[in-house]
Amino acid sequence: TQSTRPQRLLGAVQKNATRGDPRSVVKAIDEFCRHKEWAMNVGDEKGCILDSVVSELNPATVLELGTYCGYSTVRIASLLPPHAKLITLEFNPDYAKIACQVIAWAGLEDKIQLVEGSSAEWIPKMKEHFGVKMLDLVFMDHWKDDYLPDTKLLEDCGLLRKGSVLLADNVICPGSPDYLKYVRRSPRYKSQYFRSHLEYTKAEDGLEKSVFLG
Ligand SMILES: O=c1[nH]cnc2c(O)cc(-c3ccc(F)cc3)cc12
Ligand SMILES: [Mg+2]
Repeated sequence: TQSTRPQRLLGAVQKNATRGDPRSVVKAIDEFCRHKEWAMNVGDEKGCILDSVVSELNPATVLELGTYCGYSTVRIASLLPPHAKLITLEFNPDYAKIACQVIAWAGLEDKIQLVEGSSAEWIPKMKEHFGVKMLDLVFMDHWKDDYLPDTKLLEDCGLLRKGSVLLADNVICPGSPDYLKYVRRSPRYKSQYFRSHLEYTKAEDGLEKSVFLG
């Protein structure tokens, strides 16, 4: 039977990356996606912007919406301090199965909790189910139409504190205009656009960093 693209991406990791070495996992995926098959990882150019936001923030609790194959999950977790936790939500069970193995190959199972399900279902359960008090960073990379409703849900569930950072991928391509309008107009956010390119292409895309002001 035919393999899927995520399965082929996992194969590239297992073939070319060193077990327990997150940076080699990131590199193997970028090489595969640049030279073999495009895939919707945040990629290396936007990934460097992601790295700088994470390193500057030094977050204790991170929520990632949209795991896909675990590329940004591994990239973020490799930069977290010792007791920090990253919870990543993935709706697609096939993606979750691959991401779990990519995370294991990187040796980051202890820092990452991968949950299969929808953000709408799990955001309201963050406190009771994961013992999360507040989120220091939310990396939004799931589906453009869910960015705005999920942001409002995060606010309503009291998961954001003064200084919490929302970092959204793909605000230009595929684009999330309603989300951009909301965070840029709202007096409750200080928003900043980091211009870049759609992963592995020359098309414009970027990350929007929005600090919650409380
Ligand atoms: O659906 C997406 N979720 C999260 N990230 C994405 C991402 O980085 C890129 C794209 C994407 C962009 C252009 C295209 F022609 C086809 C797909 C989709 C997602
Ligand atoms: Mg993306």
